[in-house]
Amino acid sequence: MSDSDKEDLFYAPAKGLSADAEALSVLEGQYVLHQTIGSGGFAKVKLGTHILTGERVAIKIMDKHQLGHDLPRAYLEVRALKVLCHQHICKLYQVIETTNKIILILEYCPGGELFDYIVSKDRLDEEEARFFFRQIVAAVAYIHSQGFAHRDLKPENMLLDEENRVKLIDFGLCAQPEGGMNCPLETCCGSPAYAAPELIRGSVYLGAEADVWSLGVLLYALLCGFLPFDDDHIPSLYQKIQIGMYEKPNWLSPGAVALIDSMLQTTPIRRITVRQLLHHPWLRTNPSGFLLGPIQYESNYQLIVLDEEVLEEMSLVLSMSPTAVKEEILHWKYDYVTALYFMLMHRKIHHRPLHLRPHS
Ligand SMILES: O=C(Nc1ccc2c(c1)CNCC2)c1ccc(F)cc1
Repeated sequence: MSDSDKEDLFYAPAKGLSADAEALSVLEGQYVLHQTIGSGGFAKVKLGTHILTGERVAIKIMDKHQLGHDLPRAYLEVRALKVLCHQHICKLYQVIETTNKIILILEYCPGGELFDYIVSKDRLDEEEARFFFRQIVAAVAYIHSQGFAHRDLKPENMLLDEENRVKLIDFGLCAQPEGGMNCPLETCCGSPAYAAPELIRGSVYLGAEADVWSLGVLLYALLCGFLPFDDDHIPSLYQKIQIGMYEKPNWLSPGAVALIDSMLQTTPIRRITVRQLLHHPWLRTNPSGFLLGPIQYESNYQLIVLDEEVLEEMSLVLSMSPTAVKEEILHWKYDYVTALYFMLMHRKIHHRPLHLRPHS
């Protein structure tokens, strides 16, 4: 890692340098940092390698001072990612916090953004769009079942792993209403082109219903390669969203149009729900026209019963008894022990060998 990167990563005013130097040492002791693979509003994402396992990771670095009044979003994302463990949600492995930085060690998604994939193919055919959209609906149904609404669903926030599986990221705008998912929200947030009419109107709205609208915009973008509502002039864009009229290109099948129409209903109560999406015929049709099963949205992760093979490997590497390792893991501190467990699980899920060199 170049000095400028080091500088960039941990430049801090005179005070607090030691705290950031400490973060650097924790990071550098466990991870090798490589090039920047993404930079959002208030975060920089670097490719990293976990030294112990050789696994690649995404290292999301947020500067607390640059975050300013957005700092709560970072804590909200951490809280959400600790609860949301799902095969279609980018996995949080470890959290490192210092005086000036919040650093998240996340699952690396080598396929990059779904957005770039659509652009590279101009638009997707129905079969491929269905392949991705079924996974996205599963992820959103799971998030809602855990009491969260994402509120910023768009192809830029959907990454692809090495098997082209979708991984949802960026829970900085998600909401977990105190009173549950039937409790109205007020904050207007997310990206304008994907925002539901009730959200941009400033009315109180239900997070789940607003997420379904965004899914409708997303499916349209997958199948068409452009947005249903678009305008460089934001007030005109909002007008178009409120009216809810959009082009229906001739390549869209009647089934796809019907599904998109059911999601892009400007009146929230007339909009299809995520539960109904799980059973929707267009999403259950396979290439030869047979009916697939309803979309399974439950998580494949087991957080109570730990994987014995991974436990075994960790007790060797950490020179601890399997019982002591199990005890340590079940605290889910999102420290290097949590990271090691999830990274070895990731290896196992992708059928790669677990063995590691003895702990040096
Ligand atoms: O893996 C990530 N991004 C990523 C990975 C690979 C590539 C890109 C981004 C973009 N260029 C193509 C290759 C990633 C993972 C988690 C996250 F919060 C943010 C980004």
